[in-house]
Amino acid sequence: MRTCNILSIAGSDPSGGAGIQADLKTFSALGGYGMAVVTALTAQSTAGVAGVQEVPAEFVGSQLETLLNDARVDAVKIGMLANTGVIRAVVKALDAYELPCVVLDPVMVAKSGDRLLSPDAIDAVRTELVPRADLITPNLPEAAELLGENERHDLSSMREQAERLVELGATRVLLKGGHLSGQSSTDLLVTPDGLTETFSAERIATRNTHGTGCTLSSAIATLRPQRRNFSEAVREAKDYLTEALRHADELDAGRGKGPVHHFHRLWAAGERA
Ligand SMILES: Nc1ncnc2c1ncn2[C@@H]1O[C@H](COP(=O)(O)OP(=O)(O)OP(=O)(O)O)[C@@H](O)[C@H]1O
Ligand SMILES: Cc1ncc(COP(=O)(O)O)c(N)n1
Repeated sequence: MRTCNILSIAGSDPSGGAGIQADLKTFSALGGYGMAVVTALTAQSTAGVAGVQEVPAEFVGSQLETLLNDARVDAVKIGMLANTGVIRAVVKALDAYELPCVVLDPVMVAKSGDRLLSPDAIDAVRTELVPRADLITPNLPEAAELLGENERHDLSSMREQAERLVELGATRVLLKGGHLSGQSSTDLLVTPDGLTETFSAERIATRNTHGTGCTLSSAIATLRPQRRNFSEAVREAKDYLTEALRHADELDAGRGKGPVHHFHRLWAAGERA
């Protein structure tokens, strides 16, 4: 099978834990060829975000146009978009190039609490991006924000919120339960035909969870073209992420919430610990 080209449209995280750096590591680890269009530079470490320099929307558009006039893309992962102008540039490219397999991680706030999306851009995410994605992967606060509702922390309310996100126009929703408590970390996949699938994994006891959402959405984007359906891709992506979390404490990338470990040499060799 030919290697799939996976495009990340996201912000840069110099600490390597989240954003395009995490996305590119994930693409490679899972057998994809990674490409990246940068939407924003962050000054960031495991301790948090010290500053954000947004890339002008026209230049995001220019990066996309230059790349997409040349390269075939098999799947797209969208992460930090910063503002409405950048969202519109991305929407224009999604439509013009009819990009396949769009996985949208609607990044709003970093684990450190710093904002990565301007509050006035949430409406554009909801109305312009969500309906264009094949899968959206909100965490609990992002789902609540998109719906204009309170955050819910139990599985049955999560299911209801995921269903309302489908009513909002999302083709599929993977509502992530990383912010729940308990022994397992459970995500729900809801599709337009009303089917709900539960993906549960052991909750790893670590403070090093920086970039879990970026890693999961990138793994799904990489695996979907290589698998029969989203369900298979999500299952394997979650396994990959759980292994990356299991090995996170082996890294020494800073003193705050550290990154997950893209353990790709062993993973690629099929030698999971
Ligand atoms: N401690 C943990 N152990 C196992 N899985 C976890 C843990 N924390 C999060 N996850 C899983 O990581 C994925 C991302 O979930 P989470 O809800 O943390 O997303 P997120 O908040 O968007 O992540 P990010 O902070 O990177 O944006 C989900 O599959 C979730 O179940
Ligand atoms: C550039 C960029 N994109 C996404 C995240 C979210 O990741 P996290 O919530 O783990 O901080 C981040 N911190 N930085």
